[in-house]
Amino acid sequence: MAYKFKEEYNIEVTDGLQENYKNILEGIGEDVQREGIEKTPERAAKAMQFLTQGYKMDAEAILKKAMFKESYDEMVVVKDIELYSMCEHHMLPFFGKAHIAYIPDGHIVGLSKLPRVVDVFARRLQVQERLTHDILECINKTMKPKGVAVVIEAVHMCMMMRGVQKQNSATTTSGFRGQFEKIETRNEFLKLISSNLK
Ligand SMILES: Nc1nc2c(ncn2[C@@H]2O[C@H](COP(=O)(O)OP(=O)(O)OP(=O)(O)O)[C@@H](O)[C@H]2O)c(=O)[nH]1
Ligand SMILES: [Zn+2]
Repeated sequence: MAYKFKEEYNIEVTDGLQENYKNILEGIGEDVQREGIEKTPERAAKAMQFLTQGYKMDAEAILKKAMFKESYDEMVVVKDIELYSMCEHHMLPFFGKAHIAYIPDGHIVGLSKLPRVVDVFARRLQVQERLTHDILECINKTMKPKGVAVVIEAVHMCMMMRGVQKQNSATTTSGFRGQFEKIETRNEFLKLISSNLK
């Protein structure tokens, strides 16, 4: 399985999606022959493949590629990791920030790998709760740290542009394993990222 995001497209998938996007454009009353729209089915087909390529990626392999033996056993926090995903109910974007912490148990991981793991699970159709859980469990299972914590704050376009039309509500989800299940450790982490939380 791949571990790098690429601007590469499968011709058959592009062809299939393109036909469907053409139908969507016709369905909303667009003229699929007009200049600005002519190439839109192909553009949209490629964009959709890019935004969902996380399905084909292996988050565990990404972490394993850069795990190093180290005796450091204090909390490591990577905060403000921007994320872009799409809700599985409306296929509209939700986006925001992820904050991740772990307490190593013999191994640390290359810092860039944590945002990469976020992207693998974000670049597919998701709900914010499962995205949080996927990231948490992947780190827990692969690194077997003494503890891991994930907080995600996001806004959902399906709640802003349509539906309930609320422009100022944000959703926070979180998950804690191991030492972060202890209130003091959890609070230390939440304090470290609190400048971001509303
Ligand atoms: N829990 C959760 N819900 C989400 C997420 N993204 C979108 N939703 C919600 O999914 C729900 C789908 O509800 P439905 O009643 O089936 O769909 P709908 O008629 O389009 O709902 P409205 O958005 O209320 O108009 C909505 O309440 C959305 O706000 C998410 O990441 N997590
Ligand atoms: Zn939605």
